[in-house]
Amino acid sequence: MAAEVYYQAIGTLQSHSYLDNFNHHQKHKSNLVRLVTRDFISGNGLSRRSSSSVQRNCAVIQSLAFQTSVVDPVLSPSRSNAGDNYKKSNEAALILIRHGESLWNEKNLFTGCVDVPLSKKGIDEAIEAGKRISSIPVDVIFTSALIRAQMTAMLAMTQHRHGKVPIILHNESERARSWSQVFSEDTTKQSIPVIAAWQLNERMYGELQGLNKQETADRYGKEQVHEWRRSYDIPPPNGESLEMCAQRAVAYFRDEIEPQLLAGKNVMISAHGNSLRSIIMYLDKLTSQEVISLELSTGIPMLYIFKEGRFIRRGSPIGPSEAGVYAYTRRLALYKQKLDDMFQ
Ligand SMILES: O=C(O)[C@H](O)COP(=O)(O)O
Repeated sequence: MAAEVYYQAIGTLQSHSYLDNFNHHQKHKSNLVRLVTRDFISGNGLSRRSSSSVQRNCAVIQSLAFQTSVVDPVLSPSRSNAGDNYKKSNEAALILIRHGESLWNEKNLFTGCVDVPLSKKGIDEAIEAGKRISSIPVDVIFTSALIRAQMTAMLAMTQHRHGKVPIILHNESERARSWSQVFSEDTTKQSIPVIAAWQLNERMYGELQGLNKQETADRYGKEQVHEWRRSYDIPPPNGESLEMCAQRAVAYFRDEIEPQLLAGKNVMISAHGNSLRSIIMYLDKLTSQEVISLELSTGIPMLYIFKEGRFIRRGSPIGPSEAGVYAYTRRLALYKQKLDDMFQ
């Protein structure tokens, strides 16, 4: 299947994303996205089954779109002119950010899945990170289910120049979904959906959670603790190895995040040292040996460009106006220019 046909099919499916809040439609749509993606990857062209399925389902989605007067915040990407031009290229920005320092990072404790907030320094780091990415487009945000990643995403977004409001989607029950709906299309356009997923959580650190890292090294030996912390397939006692963490985090990335990028949406992921290490391992095709030395600092955003099915590592935007970051693609430069013009 030609890339163009693929992008068109995915784009059509994704453009009705406000129906995602209705469980059955979302499931339907995810299945279609998977079907079309499989055809694309196999290189055999859009199969008859996918093609008629896409057409039939687009018609159904279209008619539902007209029937409903309710506007949901999981919306199609921002509809500003700058955003529209940017997205037509089928190029998308992917920002990865490890949360700012937490109160347990400050105390040097193993944290894992314990839900601990940011420290004062972590709050400053998140705000600083937001300044660094304030001119890079963001249409949808994924965070883990843990407060330190959510605080980081929210604080970073307070600095974004587009001035949109990040809104956490509540899909935990039908009532939560229905009670958190937004009924104004204009307001919705001014918001960014934030999707929280447990699959992006920090690795479960097992019996090390709550222990001091230095004291643990003194007790079990530096090498043993380094193996627990950095090896690919050796889990800490009763916890997850990086490999186990990758099984859920990378699967989520492929199933839920990649389709958004393929549809041209710019994505930010706010997550954790190890869930992000596993995703970077996938993006950069690192071996299990290479990933051992991959260290992520708290609160430093990393930028990738997704183009024609490839992830191109752009590095980390160093300052709020670092020229090199925007020079990398014409589209990013264009987006920044539009913001500059708007806020002159
Ligand atoms: O969970 C933790 O303790 C940290 O967030 C990550 O810890 P690590 O650097 O030991 O993997």
